[in-house]
Amino acid sequence: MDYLDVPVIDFSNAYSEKINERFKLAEEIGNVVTNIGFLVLSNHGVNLDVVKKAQQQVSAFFSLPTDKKKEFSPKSKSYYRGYFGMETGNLGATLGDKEALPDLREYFTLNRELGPACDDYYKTGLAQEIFIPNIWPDNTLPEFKIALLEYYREMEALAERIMRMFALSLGVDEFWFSSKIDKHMTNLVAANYPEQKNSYSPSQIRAGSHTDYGSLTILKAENKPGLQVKNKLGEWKDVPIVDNSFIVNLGDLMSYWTGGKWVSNIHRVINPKTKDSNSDRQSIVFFHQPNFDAVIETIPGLEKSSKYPTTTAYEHLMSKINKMNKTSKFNEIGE
Ligand SMILES: O=C(O)CCC(=O)C(=O)O
Ligand SMILES: [Fe+2]
Repeated sequence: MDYLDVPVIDFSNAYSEKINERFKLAEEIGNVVTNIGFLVLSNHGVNLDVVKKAQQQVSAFFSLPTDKKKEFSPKSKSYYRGYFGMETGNLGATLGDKEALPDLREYFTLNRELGPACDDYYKTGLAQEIFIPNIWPDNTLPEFKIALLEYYREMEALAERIMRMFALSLGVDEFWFSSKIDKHMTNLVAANYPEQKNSYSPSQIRAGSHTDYGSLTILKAENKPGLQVKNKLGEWKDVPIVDNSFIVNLGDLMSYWTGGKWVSNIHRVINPKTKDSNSDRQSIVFFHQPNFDAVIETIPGLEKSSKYPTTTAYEHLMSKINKMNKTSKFNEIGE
């Protein structure tokens, strides 16, 4: 089937004990991601209470005065945690668009929380740079950390399940990806797109056209419009808004792993059509990333003529993050 719109996929069979039911679902998902790279997941098995609590905390955080939020910004540019203000990022620049303007959004990011008794893997030089402590607004919002970490754990489990479906669809062992994602370095980003009181140039939007960088992205957005994906005819399509669902899309690494067979598709968040006070929009995005040292090369048997160069998950992530953060507002953060 030729998907020109983003379909809703019932994920319940991912939890089936019958391999043929899992296979059938995997095949359907494979077909969708070959065509459009995006799907809306229903019956995903995630505890909706956890989602609601995380959304409430995110909303409370972004309601704080800007000066208060800035207290949770990193002190150094290389410390990728905590709060980043409006227009600090430029997603359009990550695809090399030199004209792209910074994104009309602010965000808060966190990564895995490592306990004190973690294994030696995390004690090497690079791991020490990656797995730095999160920044938490504990005194201001004592429930924030708990709610976001619970949400993070739900997303880890869902991402693992989706990766299993991906493996089945690609004809490799269901757990083929496990050794590549078991020490993942996923950033969770809570984003806020405030109500737009000013008019902006049509080319400055909430999130510029980009592809995601990791293995897959799980997005929980408010039920408000704005997210669009480019289909293979080059048309911008609104991603459907479906209650209690998640939006899932591939990142670049899934495309590299499949030799370009699967698409890490271009998407953006456009500005609201009205300036009413309900036009702000929040989303919580789980950018699933493999282990930092996972070598990303085409899975044997899937090579096409256009082979991607071998990279590592960390190398690709950093090249994208550096492009995204080349903005004057990001530069204001200390050295
Ligand atoms: O907030 C959204 O709906 C999507 C944002 C997005 O695409 C991203 O942060 O990569
Ligand atoms: Fe994205």
